[in-house]
This record gives sequence, C-alpha cells and structure tokens, in this order.
Amino acid sequence: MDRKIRVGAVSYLNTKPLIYGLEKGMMKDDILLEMDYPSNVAARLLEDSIDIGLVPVATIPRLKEYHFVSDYGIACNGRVSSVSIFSEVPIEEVSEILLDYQSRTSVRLAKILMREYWQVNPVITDTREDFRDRIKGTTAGVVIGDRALEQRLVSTYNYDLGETWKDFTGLPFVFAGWISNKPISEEFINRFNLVNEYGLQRLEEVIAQNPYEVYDLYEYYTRNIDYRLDEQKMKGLELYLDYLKRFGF
Ligand SMILES: C=C(O[C@@H]1C=C(C(=O)O)C=C[C@H]1O)C(=O)O
Repeated sequence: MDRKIRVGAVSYLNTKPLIYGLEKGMMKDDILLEMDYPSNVAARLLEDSIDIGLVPVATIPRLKEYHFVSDYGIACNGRVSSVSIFSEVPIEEVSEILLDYQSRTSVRLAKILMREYWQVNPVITDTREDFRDRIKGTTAGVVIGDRALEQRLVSTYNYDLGETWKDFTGLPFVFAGWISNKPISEEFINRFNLVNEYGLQRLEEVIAQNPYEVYDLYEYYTRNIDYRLDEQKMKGLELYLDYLKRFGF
C-alpha cells in the first residue's frame, strides 16, 4: 500500500501495552492510529474506514474478508476482571439484563453462558449510552473495559465472564484481535508484532504513563489480560465462533 495504513485501536486501559510503541511514534510513517471503543472499531473495519482494527472477534463472521495480522490481541485464561455481569441479586434472580453498547464479543458471550452454563433466561435489553445507574433491583448489566473495573467497586454480584468461560469450557477466551479487511504484507506484520511486544516488555513504563487508582494495572496486565494468541487461545476462539453460528448470534 503506498498510503498510510489506518489502524483502529481500543481506547481502554487493556490496550495500552499493545500500542505503547505506536503512541511513541514507532511506525509513524506507516500508520495512522485512531482510538475508539470496540463496537465502533468493528463498525469502522466493516465500512472500510480503517484497514486494521483491534476488533471484537464476534465481528469475524460479518467481514467479507479477514486476516489476523498479528500474534497479539485481548484475551484471558481465567479471570479477566474487566468483563462481567454485574447485579444486586444472584444471577438466578435476575429478570432483565442490559447489554453494553460498547461491546460486540462479551455481550454474545454473556448470552451463551446464560443459556448453556447458568441456564437462565432474563429479558435482554440493548443499550446505546451509559446505563450503569440502571443496574439495580433485579436488573443486571454486562459491562466491559475500564467502566467494568469501576463497577466492581459498586455492584454486589460480579460474574466474571473470562472466569466463567474457563469453568465452562476449560479454555482461554479471546475478546479481540488485530484483524485486517485486506491482505497486509508480511514485512508490515513482522514490524507490527515487534511494536506490540515493545510495550509488553515495558509494563512499568506503560503503567507510569497511565496512573489508575481503581485497579492494580500490573495485576491486570500480567494476571488478567493475556495478550499472546497461542494455540489454546485459538481453540477457545473456535469454540466461541461455533456457538455464535449454532445460536445464530
Ligand atoms: C477484556 C476486554 O475485552 C474487550 C471486549 C470486547 C467486546 O466485548 O466486544 C472487545 C474488545 C476488548 O477490549 C475488555 O474490554 O475489558
């Protein structure tokens, strides 16, 4: 490509290590970096206003063409801490569940787990803007990202979806990956991988640049989010995509 490659990244703390090098200007001659929340990154890759996005994996079946352009993404192997169903009552007593408008993957993961794991069937309601003050009584909510880290301090019940998926399947879970809607050269991919790894090797610097009182980011980056998309993660991803197909999500 003789123009710059347009890259859409997620504007949450979970993404900071992956884009630390890019934000420092590494690859600045090759890349235009734009930040948004996940459902908007997905929409932008679908409408081709970006070439590569850190895209919710639930978008994969909707893309005419897709390529994983790196070995890095947003995944977990057990408790993720920033994707949960929050409520004031146990899940069996929940009558309605609000789905986070910023999410594409986790809202469908919640539906799969409610059906197959908890076997509950509340009314499901989409949202378009911040809805956290509606999580009360028997109304629960799926919340993702930094707002979920905050909601942990508010809600009585916190059903972590990374942990629940692991209990259910024994597998890790992939939320998002760097995906393109057109072929990208191997030379670019190699450099992009190195830039992703650059931040992961410098977590102390990343954390110093993003002071956060609500949650211990070192724990978040090393024990919760797992950035490397290895074989087990791809197994978890395949199983999730199978469920999407099976349930028509
Ligand atoms: C772990 C997370 O994964 C995210 C969840 C996504 C989704 O539900 O669509 C998409 C991108 C990731 O940022 C999180 O946001 O906390």
